[in-house]
Amino acid sequence: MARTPVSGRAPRGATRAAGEQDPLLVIEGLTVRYGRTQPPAVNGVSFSLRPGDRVGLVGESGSGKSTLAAAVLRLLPTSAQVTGRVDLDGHDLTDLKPSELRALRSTRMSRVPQDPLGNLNPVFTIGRQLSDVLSAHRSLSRQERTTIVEEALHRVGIGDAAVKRRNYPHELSGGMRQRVMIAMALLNHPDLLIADEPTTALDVTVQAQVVELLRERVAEAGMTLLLISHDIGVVAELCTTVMVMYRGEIVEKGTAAEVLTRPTHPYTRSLIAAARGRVPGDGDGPSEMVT
Ligand SMILES: Nc1ncnc2c1ncn2[C@@H]1O[C@H](COP(=O)(O)OP(=O)(O)OP(=O)(O)O)[C@@H](O)[C@H]1O
Repeated sequence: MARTPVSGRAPRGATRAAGEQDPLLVIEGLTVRYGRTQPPAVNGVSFSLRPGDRVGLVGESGSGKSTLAAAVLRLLPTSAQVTGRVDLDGHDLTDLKPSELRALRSTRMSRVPQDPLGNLNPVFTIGRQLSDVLSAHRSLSRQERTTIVEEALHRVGIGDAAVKRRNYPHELSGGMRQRVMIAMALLNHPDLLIADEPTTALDVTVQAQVVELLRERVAEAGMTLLLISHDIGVVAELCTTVMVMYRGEIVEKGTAAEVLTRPTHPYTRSLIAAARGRVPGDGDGPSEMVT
């Protein structure tokens, strides 16, 4: 894939190559501000994802990755000021009513959060919570829901699902809880999965298992993946395309192989050097960044 210009809007009316699919997600000129006096957390970002794309969004802490994800999912605090467009399959998400948005969540787009414990309800069993996600979108009998929940747990590597579904979140390990979140995110077969630092809170040994699970499930379902991570290794495992975010802007985009082996932006070079555990050399450092 040719390197894409990273700031500004995608060219309109660009000729589409034969057989190329319509984009699933189109983001145009997205800007998010948390306060009038602060610089925008996301600043005029434009990109699109086609069905089946697996894109990793990397960047240092505070670069705006989670804000971008929350803007797509419409999970920003009401105080955030949002301009620009976020279209999912032709629906402008910034314009939807809460009921329309609820209908899209889980069935069209879904998320795997960083912190499963904070996203599960401590007073309900995991089976009940998975079942509730099903019944919010589909009319199923209790038995049908139980069967689907047990299959979903089984598919994310939770054995003995008939017993485990009766567990409360605190009775599971961190890795198990993240498996439950993945099962929940995939339950209604969304087209777009947004995973925001899905392995950051896990032990290193468990991280590899969860990355492998995500890789398998995303490939099996042919889903579009937007993976947010500060971990370039995780992105390289799961994604074909990498976008690099710096101070609210996408400063570099290309295939994972290109960006990781021949980064062009000084910030990307320093990010890769940091991931390799060395101090960036001359020409890599933030002091030379062009923003
Ligand atoms: N709810 C909020 N209210 C005010 N400012 C916020 C809020 N959430 C994020 N910010 C600010 O927006 C900027 C971008 O934050 P964001 O969390 O999107 O970055 P990030 O790249 O995801 O960082 P991290 O990897 O640490 O999660 C930061 O300056 C942050 O302080």
